[in-house]
Parts: sequence; C-alpha cells; structure tokens
Amino acid sequence: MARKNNRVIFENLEVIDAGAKGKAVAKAPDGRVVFIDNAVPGDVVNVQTNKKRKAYYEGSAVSVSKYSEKRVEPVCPHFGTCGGCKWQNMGYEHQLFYKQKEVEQNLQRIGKVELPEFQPILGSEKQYFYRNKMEFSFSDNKWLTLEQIKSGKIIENRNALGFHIPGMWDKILDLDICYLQADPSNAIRDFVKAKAEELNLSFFNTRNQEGFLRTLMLRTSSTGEIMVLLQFFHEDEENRKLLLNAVAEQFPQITSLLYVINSKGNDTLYDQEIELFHGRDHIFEEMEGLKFKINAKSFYQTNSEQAFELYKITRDFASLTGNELVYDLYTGTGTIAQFVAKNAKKVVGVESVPDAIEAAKANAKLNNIENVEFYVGDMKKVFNEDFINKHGKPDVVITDPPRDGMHADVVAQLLNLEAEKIVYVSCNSATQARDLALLDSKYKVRKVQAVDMFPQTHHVENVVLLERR
Ligand SMILES: C[S@@+](CC[C@H](N)C(=O)[O-])C[C@H]1O[C@@H](n2cnc3c(N)ncnc32)[C@H](O)[C@@H]1O
Repeated sequence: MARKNNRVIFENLEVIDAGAKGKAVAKAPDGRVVFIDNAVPGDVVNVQTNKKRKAYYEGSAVSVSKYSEKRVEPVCPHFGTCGGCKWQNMGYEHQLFYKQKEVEQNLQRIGKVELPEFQPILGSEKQYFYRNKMEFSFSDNKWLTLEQIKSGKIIENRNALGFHIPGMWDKILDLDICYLQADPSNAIRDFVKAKAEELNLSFFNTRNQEGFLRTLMLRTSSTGEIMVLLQFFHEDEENRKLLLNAVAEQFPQITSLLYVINSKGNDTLYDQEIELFHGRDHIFEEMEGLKFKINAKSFYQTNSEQAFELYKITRDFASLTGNELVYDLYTGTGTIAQFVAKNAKKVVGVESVPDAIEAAKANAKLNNIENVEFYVGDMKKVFNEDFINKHGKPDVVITDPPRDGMHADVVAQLLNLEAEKIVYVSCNSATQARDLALLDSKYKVRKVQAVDMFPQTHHVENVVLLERR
C-alpha cells in the first residue's frame, strides 16, 4: 500500500465481484471492501482511492496487472469517458451473470424471505442500439480528453453535442458515435451539430446561462416513426427556422419535428410548452396490436423489445382468467394495464403524473379497450378506503413503482387488501426486497424472473410473483 496526495494506492488487488452501481469489488489488505471503477471481475488491478469510509473505499483502477478473461474490447471509442455504458468492457454473458447475482443477493440478504428457485435472467437480443429515446446536450465547453490537454494544442472550437461527463454538470462529451440508439440517431445528431456550426449558432454555456442551443431529443419507434425535439434558450425566429428547415429537408423520415423555447435555469421540459414545427406532435409505438401514442413528454419504456418481454412475464405471472379485478399501481401511461386488459374483467390504473393518465385514457380509447379505468394521484394518498370502496377489492395487484419502491403506507394497504396475487415489477431489487419482507406475513414469493432492459449497464429489472399464504 502506497500513499499519493493523501490517496491510498492498493497494488495488485484481485477483483472478486461486481457490486452496487456497477462498480467492481475487491478486498483491501485492511479487510475493507474496495469499490472500483474501470475494472472487471477477474482483473488484478492497481487502485487509487478517492473515498474512505468505515467499511469501504472507493477508487479507480489506474493500471491492470492481469486482465480478466471476462473482458472484451469495448466497441465505443468514448468508453471510459462517457458515463453511459460502464459494462461495455465485460462480455454480455458475464453482465447477465452479475445482474442475476445482484437480484438474488438483494432478495436473499435484504428480503430475508423464503424464495423459490430463480428463473434465469432474460437477456436482450439487442445488446446495442436498443434505446428508443436519447437526449443530448449542447455546450460551448467541450470536455477535453487527457490526450488533447497533453498535446498542448489550442482547441478553439469547444462546441459539443453529447452527454454530461459523470459528476460534471457543465462539461459535455462531444459524441462521434453512440451505440445506444439505432440510426438515423447518430446521423441526425451529427447533422444538427454541423448545420448549427455552419449557421454560426451559439451552443449553450451552463455556467453563464447563455447561448441559443440547449438540447436535442430523439425518439424512435418500432413503427419506424421518428420524433426530433430541439430546445432553444431564447427565441431567434430566423435562425430557429433555418436550422429546423434544414433538419426536415435532410431527414424526410422525421414524422414529428418539435421545438421548445426554454429560458429557465434547467433544461427539464415537463413544465414547458412544446411547439410543433413539422408533422405530428406524437409518434406511435405498437405492441401486440396495441397502439400507444407518445408525445414529447410521455414516459415509455426505453427498450421497446424488452418491455414487451417484461410485460409478457408480468401477464404470465398474473395468470388471469378473464374474471379478475386487477389494480395496476404506478401505471405510467397505462401500458401494462392495457396489455393485460383482455385477460381481466376490469383493470384500474393509478399514477401521479396527470399527463401520463391523460395519455393512458387516450390510448385505451384508441385501442378500443373499455374495461380499464385510470386515476391520477399519489399512491400513498389515493390508495385508501374510499378508493377501495369505490372500485372494489382487487383479485390481482400489479405494481411497478419507481426506484424507491413502494411507500410503507401502500404496502400496509396491500396487506389489508389481501388480493390473491401481487405481481411486483421493479427496477431496483434492493427496495423490492425490502417491500417483500414487509409483505411476508401474508405473501409467499412464488416466482422470480429478472429481465435485462439495459445491456452494457448494471441496471436490471425484476419481476416477482407473490401469492397469499
Ligand atoms: C417504473 S414507472 C412504471 C411505468 C409503467 N408501469 C410502464 O411500464 O410504463 C413508475 C411510475 O410511477 C409513477 N409514480 C412515481 N411515484 C408515484 C406515486 N407516489 N404515486 C403514483 N405514481 C407514482 C411515475 O410517474 C412512473 O410513471
């Protein structure tokens, strides 16, 4: 162990696992756990720490003494700088292994409930180009690589269009390519940047809050439709039209070309008026004959193909016969509710975002589904006796909460309701495990199936079937 600028250097640590937040895991000589960036299980690495806590260190592999057999060559030239695909240096079968392991360990260690045999994780057929939505930021403060800085060359053009450097709100990585969204995603991003520079338009400066161009969002759908949304900091009608017209001309396949003028301090769009420039203000996604209308603000699962698999597993676990009253909690735009509706007597969906519920109602109408009802509200407030009296006691509950899991009051109400089955879909198996423990007095876990929605990252979705004891 050596010290450098108060940071500890551990030499030749063997990486034994992949852990929380996708970091590699090793043991320090003093027995603490070391969470490491830029390493793969099986590597032997030299680690420089940047954080020390009672039970662990955090750090980064500064060099590798022995390369793991699990390693593969990352396909993306931005790997290591971009925060997007941190597991691109690990073979896909190993990524799946560690995702499955994380789910199993969380359910066992945090849940501490009796568990059935786990079904093997369902991998994604597409390991790249699987996302249907991407958001890129403009910046006049491009992130410079170490090589660029070392070269001593003055880089005059600091314009960038890409992703935030992890942990740096004002530094943007200028993308040459991104392997997450299928073409014409890269072509559109490259064209927008080149055209903006040709027109001499200013890229945003976050620190000073100035500049014209802020963000670019691209949405694609399995029906082949494309949505492009450009966000500007202020109105400049002439230049805005020049840029948008050029995009429309170059990419006639864009079915929805939108813009927004946002002069707020942050670039979130949810409270902004979106303007239509060309085409329609929405695109359609299709799943098993169902159509879902998606506008610029709609939530839709970002990996459409795997969302279909996830929903099939959810429906399969619910094993509906056509006679059940189903609650779909945290319903979003009601996709799961509509997906299971033909197998149920009635489905009641609840969601806190009013726009999402509006979209859910519109989509149900579009799909001629009459046995679904949607309600806006915060689950912990609306899921009360009045709600149950109005809609009846459910036979099956499907729940798909955000990363924090379900509020304790919601879990308490589920225990009170005593539905025959609960199908719990989760993007965070740690909070899911906590909730399973709370439900354990009345529910037994019968099935567990993890689904990989996000290859090259550590994220994993997990579906659990609970049945009443
Ligand atoms: C993981 S998403 C599930 C979306 C949906 N099931 C789907 O597959 O598209 C979680 C949803 O819960 C909603 N949500 C978050 N907190 C909530 C709360 N306290 N009450 C109701 N809905 C909430 C979010 O707006 C989001 O739409």
